Amino acid sequence: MTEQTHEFQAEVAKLLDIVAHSLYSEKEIFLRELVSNSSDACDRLRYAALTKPDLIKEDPEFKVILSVDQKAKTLTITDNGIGMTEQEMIENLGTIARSGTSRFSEELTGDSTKDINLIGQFGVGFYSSFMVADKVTVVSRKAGEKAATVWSSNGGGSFEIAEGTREGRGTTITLHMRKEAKEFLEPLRLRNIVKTYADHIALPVILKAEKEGDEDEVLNTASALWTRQKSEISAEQYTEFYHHVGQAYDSPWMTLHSKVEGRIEYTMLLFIPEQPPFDLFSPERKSKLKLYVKRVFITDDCEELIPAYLRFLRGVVDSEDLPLNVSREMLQNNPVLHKIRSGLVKKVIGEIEKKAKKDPESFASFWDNFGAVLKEGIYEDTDNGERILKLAQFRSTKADNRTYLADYVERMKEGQDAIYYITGDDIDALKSSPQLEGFAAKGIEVLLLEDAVDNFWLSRITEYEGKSFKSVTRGTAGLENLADEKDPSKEPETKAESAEMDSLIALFKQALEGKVKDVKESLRLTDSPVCLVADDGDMDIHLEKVLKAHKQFGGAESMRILELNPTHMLIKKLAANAKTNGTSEALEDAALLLLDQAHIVEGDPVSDPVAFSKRMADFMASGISA
Ligand SMILES: Nc1ncnc2c1ncn2[C@@H]1O[C@H](COP(=O)(O)OP(=O)(O)OP(=O)(O)O)[C@@H](O)[C@H]1O
Repeated sequence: MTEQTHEFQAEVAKLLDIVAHSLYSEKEIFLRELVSNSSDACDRLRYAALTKPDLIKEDPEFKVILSVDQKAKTLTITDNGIGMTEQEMIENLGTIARSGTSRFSEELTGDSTKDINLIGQFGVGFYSSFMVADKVTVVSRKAGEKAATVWSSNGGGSFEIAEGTREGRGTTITLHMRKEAKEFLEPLRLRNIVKTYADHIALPVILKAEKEGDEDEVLNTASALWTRQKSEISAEQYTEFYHHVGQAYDSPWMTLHSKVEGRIEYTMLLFIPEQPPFDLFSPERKSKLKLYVKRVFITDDCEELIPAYLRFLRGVVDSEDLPLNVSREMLQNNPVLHKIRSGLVKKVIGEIEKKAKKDPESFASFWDNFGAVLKEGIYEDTDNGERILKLAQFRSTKADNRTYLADYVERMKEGQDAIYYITGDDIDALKSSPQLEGFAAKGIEVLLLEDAVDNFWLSRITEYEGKSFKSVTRGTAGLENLADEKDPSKEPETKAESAEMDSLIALFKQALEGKVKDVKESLRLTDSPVCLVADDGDMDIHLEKVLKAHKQFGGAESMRILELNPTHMLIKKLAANAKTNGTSEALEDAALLLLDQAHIVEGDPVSDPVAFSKRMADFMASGISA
């Protein structure tokens, strides 16, 4: 094979440009990234060798070797991990393989300060080499294969691929250091960087002696961090490990390191991030927790290890009881794993509960980030759902900050026997929903539930501490049993006479036949003329919308009830007119217009915008005398 030139994927070219020209601070992280990749490559081969021991027979000790050539001004990082085939090199070192690539690309602004921040969130991985090197050569040979491939690039728009030779499996990365990065050729500097960023790596990182006859030096502790005593691990070491294992760049919000002994033995070192990962809400709901068996990495894609609603956790679980030759398939329905999972969930929820008590402010920021995910557990986890519900904080019409249900219940008014809520996806729209007016008038607090997931848990959980949940947009809402809060400065509203309202309702029903389920006098409106509500047995308005948006709604659309506010000036006039004159085109138009208005307030599109505009214009014209 002769040398071939390949173009970098567009995102990579942009990234490299920023990496090479703007990323001035913290250049040293390039070594963390490369050693981390080497460690991952060794982990992957160790796993593959469980079923194919021949792969590592000739060279069973995994290691990373750093060597410096002062004359050539190169730093070389060599590992005996799994290696890459030619095709894998083209894919892995020419594209950004991670799932957020398209988002990454969309969010690059061209403004270097902003872009550096963004890169901080995504990580630069291998490409960080170009922060310190103006030429990078990678020679790799996949375990079990003879051929080796050379990849090289100067960080411009392209890279070269050629055939190469390599003794044994693994990957060797040679960095031709830029002049201003020559500090990274000094042993002292390298020693410090490895100690800071790679001490927790479970395999030795060795600095090759420069002079013949001198001893090579192991730079790190080289034992898996989670196997060490808590007292021997510093906060910085935990954070570094979190960066490595979680592919994250923030600090952990919570670190949970615990060894479980007894009939089943396992160690977990878990982290809850401070910042939400960018793919938190991607539909796969995948967890990234790493499963190890007796220090051997097995997988980071194990659905059985943690429930999806804890997918924001990062870290490792290392089991003593699973067989080493466990295949990923065997992990399904595995009783040991099942016990680990249930222990882990209880521990994590327990720790979050403690933190919520001890540091409410910090808990509030956690809830901001992950509450919407954790709430999935309320309906998915029959064992722990109730505990999560107790931890849950919601916005409400009364509390400035989010409120616990327990506090809501404490504030409930005399005679109030339900927990009222309204669901939607925009908090401002929720706050101004007409359906809340009657509740405000009676001083009743309503929870404003803004996450799609709220609709789902509410379809399964019907009460909290004996108080049922009640949607303010469905049924009668029970307002008739609750007294108004009297405002002495306000005259009581006059209502349309009931005979007039009866006539108006009868006319509206006729005009809106087939468009609404019913027309009723409203108890819940004080300011708006009309609103839509769902009938008692029907699906809540917002839930139906959410299901439709997720294409999970197959049934016929439920028809809604149109409620009329008998104290509103317009309704009073229409009612008087209906009683005196009976049906008329103007009243029919009013009915249709008011229905459209009610839909608009719900955020629905107007079903026939042309007819709507025409009616609106006619109506306005008739109201204005020349
Ligand atoms: N030393 C290595 N041995 C084998 N494969 C490697 C090595 N270094 C990189 N790779 C491959 O190249 C891919 C891309 O590496 P890169 O560092 O850019 O991203 P990453 O490791 O997937 O993510 P991140 O670095 O952000 O944690 C890796 O996922 C891996 O498949």
